[in-house]
Amino acid sequence: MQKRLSECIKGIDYIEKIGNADPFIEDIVFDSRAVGPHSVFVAVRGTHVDGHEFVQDAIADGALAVICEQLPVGNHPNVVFVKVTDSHKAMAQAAANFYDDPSSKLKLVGVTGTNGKTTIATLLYNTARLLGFKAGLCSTLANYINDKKLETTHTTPDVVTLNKLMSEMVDAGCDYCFMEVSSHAVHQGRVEGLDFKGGIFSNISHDHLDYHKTFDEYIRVKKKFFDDLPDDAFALVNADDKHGRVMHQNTKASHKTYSLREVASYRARIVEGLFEGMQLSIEGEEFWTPFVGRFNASNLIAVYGAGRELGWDKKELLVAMSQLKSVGGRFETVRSKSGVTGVVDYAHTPDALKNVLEAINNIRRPEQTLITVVGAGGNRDTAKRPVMAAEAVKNSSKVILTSDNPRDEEPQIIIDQMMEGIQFAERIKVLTILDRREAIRTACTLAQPGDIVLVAGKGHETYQEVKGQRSHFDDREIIREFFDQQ
Ligand SMILES: CC(=O)N[C@H]1[C@@H](OP(=O)(O)OP(=O)(O)OC[C@H]2O[C@@H](n3ccc(=O)[nH]c3=O)[C@H](O)[C@@H]2O)O[C@H](CO)[C@@H](O)[C@@H]1O[C@H](C)C(=O)N[C@@H](C)C(=O)N[C@H](CCC(=O)O)C(=O)O
Ligand SMILES: Nc1ncnc2c1ncn2[C@@H]1O[C@H](COP(=O)(O)OP(=O)(O)OP(=O)(O)O)[C@@H](O)[C@H]1O
Ligand SMILES: N[C@H](CCC[C@H](N)C(=O)O)C(=O)O
Ligand SMILES: [Mg+2]
Repeated sequence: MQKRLSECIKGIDYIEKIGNADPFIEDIVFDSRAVGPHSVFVAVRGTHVDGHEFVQDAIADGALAVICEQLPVGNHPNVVFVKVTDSHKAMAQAAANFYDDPSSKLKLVGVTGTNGKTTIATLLYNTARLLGFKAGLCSTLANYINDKKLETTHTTPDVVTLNKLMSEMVDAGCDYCFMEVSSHAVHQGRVEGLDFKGGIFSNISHDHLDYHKTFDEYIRVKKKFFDDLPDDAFALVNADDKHGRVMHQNTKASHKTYSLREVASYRARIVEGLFEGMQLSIEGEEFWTPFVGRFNASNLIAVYGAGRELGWDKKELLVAMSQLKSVGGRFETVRSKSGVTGVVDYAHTPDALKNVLEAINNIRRPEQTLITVVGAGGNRDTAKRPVMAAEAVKNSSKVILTSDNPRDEEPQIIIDQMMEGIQFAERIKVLTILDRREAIRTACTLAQPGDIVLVAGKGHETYQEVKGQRSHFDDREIIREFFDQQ
């Protein structure tokens, strides 16, 4: 793919342009290490370093043009410089230009919130596919272009990758794209300039305060996504979350709500909740679904509301939704031969853990013991650690604290910080086992027929990251292995 530089920078409100050449460009890159002989290099200020420090490297590697906020010293007669006030914004515009503004050719729906993004976005994509539409998905688990799966490293990729992906979706005939919008992505301009037809807000609770510093700032960043929606889009928010309506405050998009509790644009009611699933009532129609827990009823009504906003027929939508199956690593259940139930769930925030534990407690019988195996990630928000441990202890019969991607941190220190959330009198309920495999084995050994073992925090992940090294690790495989031995 090739485009003239002038076409790439069209619409960018630059301060100054130096150089009159109009070369053919083959890619837009923001990492000097990826520059090739036909690249435009965009210098962005990052969280660790300033991309402007690498302009010389980019030029040495052949960059034909540089978009930056600050011009480099020295003379570079063969390079065109475009000086802008906001490189992230300029990069978004250049990426949209380069890929022919693909988001405007798709009905693009973004899902934001602390928990539930992957579930809602994936279920919307699955519903669209069941309804016979061509659709794409950008999620934590993977990206999809119709049925083609592409591996991903981020919940929300960078703006160049996103535009590229969406142009491939357009080429594949997709009508829709559903995507997760993480708070990091909003803050770093990864969704800048995308033409959204709808935004969904699931909830906001404690997470990522290492990055956003304060809860108010975290809310402000989520809200910015809604503030930027156009007036022909819908802003569908969870009225059951106390910060839901804040998202509507300054948006031009149409205000829509969903709820399990109160009057809202879209409402659902759980008729019956069991371990095997629930009977759900939506706008007077009942159906059975294999999803467990109130939070999943909430996710399903979000899917319904978005589907209706996209103009999908009510009956057809409900039929498709009744065929939905659980998303990988989210409340995946396994039964041992002896009758122990294992639940693997991606709950890695205090609120998610509380919700999943409450979901289990609402359906378990008093004689069924609940053993929870949980850790907290290294190099991530430290403040959530004691809170997660406290939630686990409050809502379980027994807790095994263990490691969850300690990354560069000392695993024992993470566990000690979790322990601080547990009162002395409660510590009798707690074991600490650093080795996650050993922790799961112990939980499976302690469990009696009928009991429940919840392994939380890693869900679909297939690795454990210790000191920069990832080795294969899958909670689901391990729990099955020990269950088979019982
Ligand atoms: C903290 C964070 O979010 N960082 C993201 C950010 O990079 P950064 O700002 O840290 O980059 P930096 O290292 O400071 O470098 C600044 C600039 O210099 C450039 N550079 C750097 C070195 C060099 O030699 N040459 C060069 O040009 C870099 O390419 C970059 O453009 O922008 C990059 C491009 O988009 C991201 O890949 C990167 O994600 C890192 C790897 C990451 O782990 N992010 C996580 C926390 C994240 O984004 N997670 C959310 C989900 C969170 C949730 O659960 O909700 C996600 O959306 O995935
Ligand atoms: N609506 C919800 N409210 C609260 N908790 C939820 C909700 N939906 C899912 N969860 C819990 O959060 C976990 C993560 O869910 P999901 O992957 O859908 O969220 P996410 O927002 O995509 O997370 P991430 O930011 O890590 O990508 C689930 O395993 C479940 O325990
Ligand atoms: N998107 C989240 C996922 C956390 C999952 C948990 N298993 C961990 O590794 O901390 C993050 O990157 O903070
Ligand atoms: Mg996700």
